[in-house]
Amino acid sequence: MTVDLTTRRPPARDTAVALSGVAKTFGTGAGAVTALHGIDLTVGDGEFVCVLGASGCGKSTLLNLLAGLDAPTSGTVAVGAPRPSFMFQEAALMPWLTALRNVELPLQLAGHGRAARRARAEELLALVRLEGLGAKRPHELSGGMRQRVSLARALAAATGLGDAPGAGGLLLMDEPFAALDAITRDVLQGELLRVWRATGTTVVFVTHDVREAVRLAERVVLLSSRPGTVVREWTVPAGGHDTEARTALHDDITGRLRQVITSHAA
Ligand SMILES: Nc1ncnc2c1ncn2[C@@H]1O[C@H](COP(=O)(O)OP(=O)(O)OP(=O)(O)O)[C@@H](O)[C@H]1O
Repeated sequence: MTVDLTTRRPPARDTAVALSGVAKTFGTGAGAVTALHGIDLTVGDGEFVCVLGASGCGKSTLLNLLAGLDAPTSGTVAVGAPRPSFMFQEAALMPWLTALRNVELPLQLAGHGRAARRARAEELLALVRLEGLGAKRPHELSGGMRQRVSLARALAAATGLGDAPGAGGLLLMDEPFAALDAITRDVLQGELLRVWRATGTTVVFVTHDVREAVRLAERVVLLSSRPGTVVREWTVPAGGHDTEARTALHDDITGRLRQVITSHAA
């Protein structure tokens, strides 16, 4: 991957991600689309941030900039992790590989030896509660199980063998549970929180679901549409599922999101 050093540099210590004055415009002239404008956003090491917004507000564009898959038109993107990893709505597993080999793949591509990568892949499968299922191929697993494999693979990509100092890594998640049924989604949200706490990974999680954002995040960042810009941020009170404070926060964020959508539609 080619990285433009004028727009991408190491962030200050203890900061996993720092965006400053970031804008992204696709195309030129009359057909140009400004997807993001004036984005200032900092994510601390090990923090869990949800980016919330209506369809088309630039959430995926933002993740692509963080992953280094695209460069901003202006502003700076600073990402500390050497290899941020992605998790999408579809598990996108290699159908001909077993679950274990799917998790091993990023470690293999990173040049790790067979024994070490196998041990790490088994450890990560156990972390996502798929111990003993490593020999299954994707079509033999449920949708929820496939997303667990995908999570283990993303952790392998983000953290390598997990033995480097500060190897928590950066996980970029683009609506990873949106295609799952409500019960499986609820279970996997809980699992993600457990895995995040166990690994110290920094997570930037994109969603359009306020309830999901409030359940998962330590901080919620609301983006407006066209161009996407940060409207407001909220710190989520600690203390688990659906406490009074969280319910009030959910209502407040929903109100603001509605305003953003209505003003855009007007
Ligand atoms: N490669 C591209 N070329 C031209 N326009 C693009 C490109 N990628 C995104 N856009 C435009 O930029 C805007 C933001 O798109 P983006 O996919 O980032 O939004 P999103 O919030 O992730 O949407 P959704 O929730 O529907 O996935 C949209 O208007 C989209 O049409």
